[in-house]
Amino acid sequence: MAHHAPHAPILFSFRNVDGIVGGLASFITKAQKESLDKKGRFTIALSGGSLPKMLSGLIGNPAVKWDKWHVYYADERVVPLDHPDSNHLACTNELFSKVPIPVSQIHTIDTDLLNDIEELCDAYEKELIREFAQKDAARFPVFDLILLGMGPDGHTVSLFPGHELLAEDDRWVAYIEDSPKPPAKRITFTFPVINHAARVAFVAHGEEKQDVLSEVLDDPETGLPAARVRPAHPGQLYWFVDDAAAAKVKYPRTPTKV
Ligand SMILES: O=C(O)[C@H](O)[C@@H](O)[C@H](O)[C@H](O)COP(=O)(O)O
Repeated sequence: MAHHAPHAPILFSFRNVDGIVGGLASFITKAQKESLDKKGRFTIALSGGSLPKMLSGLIGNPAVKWDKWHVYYADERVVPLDHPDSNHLACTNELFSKVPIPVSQIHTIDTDLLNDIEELCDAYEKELIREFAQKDAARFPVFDLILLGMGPDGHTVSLFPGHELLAEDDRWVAYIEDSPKPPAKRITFTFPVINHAARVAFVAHGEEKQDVLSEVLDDPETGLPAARVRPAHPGQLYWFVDDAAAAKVKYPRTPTKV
């Protein structure tokens, strides 16, 4: 299926985290504009870790049409929304409390279902089906943008090295009860969802990502979860990293504007 071959990833490396924040803000703004011009809404999926903090360059930016944003979580911990482990809490603290996204357009897990992870996972999948299924008869949803982080072990969302969920090719949202990193219970987008997005952007910084970043970009065939993120044509994968994380990477950088 050569015509479905993914585009090569685009690697942007910035001098420091401020550079990432600025570059990411212009990238997201442009992605949003393209989506709004095409269909009047912008569907974005966020994750946890340090990612929510990296979105600060969007705050107060008049180009961002917050009322057109429809926000989902690429992964979420199965905890109350005000729990310190909640990705929603992190996103609220760093972004949603500072910008006017209508609450009804921020799609959280249903915390009435915290005691039944299977139901909670199904319910979240249904939220995605409501957003996407009627509009295009696509087998998998096409997010305008999915933003991801990567752990030092090469995991992304809650897809961990060697875990059976790496092979999930049917569900849109899956649950995991044995995450090697606490908390153990999470829900996560599956690879088919990630790899059908129009754009996927990883954000990674710091020295502790040097080895894993070079493995993912220079030796993707080792199959780390982050290396399995390869959006199908016409989707495109981007990496926003700092020079510290990229220090061992041989893969070519795309020049960034200064
Ligand atoms: O428990 C987890 O699974 C982590 O929170 C993880 O998802 C995180 O996003 C990455 O480890 C990258 O995190 P940083 O961007 O903060 O390094």
